Amino acid sequence: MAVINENWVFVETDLQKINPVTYQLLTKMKQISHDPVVAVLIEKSDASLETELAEYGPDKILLIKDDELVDGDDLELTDALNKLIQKQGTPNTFIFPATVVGRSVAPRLQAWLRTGLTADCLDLKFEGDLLIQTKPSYGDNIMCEITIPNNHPQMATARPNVFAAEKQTNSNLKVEEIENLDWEKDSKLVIKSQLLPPKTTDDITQAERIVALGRGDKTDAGITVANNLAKKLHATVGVTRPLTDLDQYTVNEQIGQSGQTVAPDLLVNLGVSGAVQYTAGIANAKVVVSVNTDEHAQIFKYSDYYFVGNALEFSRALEAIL
Ligand SMILES: Cc1cc2nc3c(=O)[nH]c(=O)nc-3n(C[C@H](O)[C@H](O)[C@H](O)COP(=O)(O)OP(=O)(O)OC[C@H]3O[C@@H](n4cnc5c(N)ncnc54)[C@H](O)[C@@H]3O)c2cc1C
Repeated sequence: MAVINENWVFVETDLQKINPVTYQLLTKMKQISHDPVVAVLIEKSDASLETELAEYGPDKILLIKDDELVDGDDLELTDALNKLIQKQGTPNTFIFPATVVGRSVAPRLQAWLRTGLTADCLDLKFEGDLLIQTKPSYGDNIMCEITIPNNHPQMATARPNVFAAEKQTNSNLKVEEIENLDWEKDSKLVIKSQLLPPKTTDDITQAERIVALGRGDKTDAGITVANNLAKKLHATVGVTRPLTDLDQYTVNEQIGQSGQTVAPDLLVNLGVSGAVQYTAGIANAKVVVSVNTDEHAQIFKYSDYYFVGNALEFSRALEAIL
């Protein structure tokens, strides 16, 4: 099938709200793409999410208004996207968020289309029409550039918060409504209702301020004082992987390659060494303050301000003056 000079972004919606990661992917694709960036939006017939989407500057929105597909399962979504490509042509690239939905739909579609997919990219750029997809490899110790030179679409997933979203206007935006996709129903699975998961913790991916605890602050006193400091700073507590051994922390609070990618205005690192698997998750933090007893700690290279010394003493002193 002929390749069309378009770069597509899948719009993830959760209970009829656009997931912010979509805006991040659109912004990135607009920054790097010389061809039109196309958002693929599935919504209810009475919705108008395209108005919000337009604020992030796509060149085109492929709009599928379908009351059933909007609640479709992963197989149904995959089939519908496959049919969409059969109808419209094969885009040069097709980018998905590395979310639960994106991680399920993108590889299924990739298999149908017999193309390539790079999961969990940390960066994307073009060389001509070739998408250069950067992701950590070999135990996350090196960054690899992966390309899919002979197949289309070139597919990739990228994690939330790896790219920053920026609003932009595009007076040339076209909205094209797609009708009669004729996607196949999945008779094996019936979704009866959908609910957002109850929030058991502050969502660290959306936090504006984070106090992050590393192994250097992993004592009862260190954790208590860090939590008090976080309260005073109106911050969410995050951790490095060693802290997830403790009952109170899970992958939801873990920052880094196998945890969450964060983008706070302020990040305070307490006793964090700055391993590449951790720093992969903090690239978009705006102001980074780090405390470590080792004056050569890697984390200082990623920090705007640093203090060589004891994290517990630093936290106590800072908490006292706030
Ligand atoms: C495939 C893979 C995926 C991974 N994913 C992640 C991930 O998502 N997130 C993650 O965090 N890790 C991840 N890791 C683990 C990662 O490699 C590091 O082991 C981890 O980040 C180290 O955590 P840390 O900085 O808390 O501990 P350490 O590396 O042990 O560092 C502790 C630091 O505290 C300092 N220190 C000691 N005492 C004090 C004190 N009293 N006051 C101040 N400073 C002190 C030390 O100088 C040291 O720099 C992953 C590893 C692999 C192989």
